[in-house]
Amino acid sequence: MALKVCPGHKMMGSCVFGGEGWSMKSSSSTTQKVLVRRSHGVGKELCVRAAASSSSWPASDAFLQKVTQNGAASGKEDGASGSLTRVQEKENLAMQASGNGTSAMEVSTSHMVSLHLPKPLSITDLALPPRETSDLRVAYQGVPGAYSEAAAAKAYPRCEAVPCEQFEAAFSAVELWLVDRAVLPVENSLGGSIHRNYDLLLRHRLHIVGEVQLAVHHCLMGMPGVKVEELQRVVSHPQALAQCEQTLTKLGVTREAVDDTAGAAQFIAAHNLRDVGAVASARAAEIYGLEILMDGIQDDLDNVTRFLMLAREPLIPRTDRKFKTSIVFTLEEGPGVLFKALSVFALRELNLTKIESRPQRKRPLRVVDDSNNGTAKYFDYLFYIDFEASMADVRAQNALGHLQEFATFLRVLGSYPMDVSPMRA
Ligand SMILES: O=C(O)C(=O)C[C@]1(C(=O)O)C=C[C@@H](O)C=C1
Repeated sequence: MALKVCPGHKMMGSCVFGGEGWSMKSSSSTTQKVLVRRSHGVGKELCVRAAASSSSWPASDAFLQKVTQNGAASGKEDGASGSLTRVQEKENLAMQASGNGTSAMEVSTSHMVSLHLPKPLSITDLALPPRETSDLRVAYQGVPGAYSEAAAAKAYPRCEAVPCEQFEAAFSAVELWLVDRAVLPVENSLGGSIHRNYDLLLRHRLHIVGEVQLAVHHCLMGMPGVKVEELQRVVSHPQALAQCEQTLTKLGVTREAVDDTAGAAQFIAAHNLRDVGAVASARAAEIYGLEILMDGIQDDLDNVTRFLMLAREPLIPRTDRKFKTSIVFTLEEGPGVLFKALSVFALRELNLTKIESRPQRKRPLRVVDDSNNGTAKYFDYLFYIDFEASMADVRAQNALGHLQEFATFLRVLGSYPMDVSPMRA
């Protein structure tokens, strides 16, 4: 199962891990709910609340405490379990400070205090080598076999890829320290931009720390022994369906959108659906035991999806390799304002690699009163721009300084190395 965001709780993640995990239990004698650690087996549940929202939790949720432990005893400092300990330390302090901690006292405060206080750093901790990418936990949307999983492996070859049900869950998993990075698709050469992720980039406070481009090679697959002519329906991610528009139209099948390509393959296999096909990767066919009926069915052989890597901290920008910088800004209404905004890059010979505009969801319309011509209502936009330079480059700094003179809002989403590796699936 994948990470998912629990409805109704801001900044809350509930997830199930394949490895070690936590599960929630209710004590029969009291109303206490506790998180208990389980070390092996399937279906381990983990509920985490961010310290920021602890004061507004429902009373029963305030009982949530981790009482078995301690975190160090599990031997795992990094990754989900170590991070959980940190989140809950904050949580405990916040609860005690806000007076919500009364119920937590029922879970033996003295025991908790000794277990939740951070361990002071020693000289040996400081001598530890820097973390290797093999330690990294990387969230992606979908299930194993999804293209996003392949993008995570391309970005961080020895990482542990963590499946998430929604994009939102991948963002939250990084924010809550359950994982170290998220990898998200932002645009495809056939289907265009994945708007949802542009909106989420703005809503969350994560930083873009890298990009990868992945050649996306789609297969049509079905249950073993099924023939293409027997398919009535084809299910897949909407982007994948759009990328195979021509083939699917020729087949004359009904299309149905699901959350991810590999999830479509998994669904067919789980329900033994013999009249349904999936558009997904060859790896998904292998994982879920489906047969490839058609190979390379995307409309264009050079079908490429660009993914971004997100982290809690920004990268320190450098100038010794090719960098890109992504920004988002808003402008006043008026003739030529976008032209003026773009000129700050042109004047400094900065190459733009992407421009995207998105409506401002919170304030979609701008009302302009002109006494001569009446009242006009304009759509208000956010502009997302990528340009080829590092924020360590003085031209980039000057361009953004210049843009800031007339932009009504400006945020740097990240300055990161460009993907210059050869394309591979
Ligand atoms: O469904 C998947 O396998 C994904 O990784 C998502 C996704 C997307 O959102 O664009 C990624 C790459 C392909 O373009 C098709 C689908």
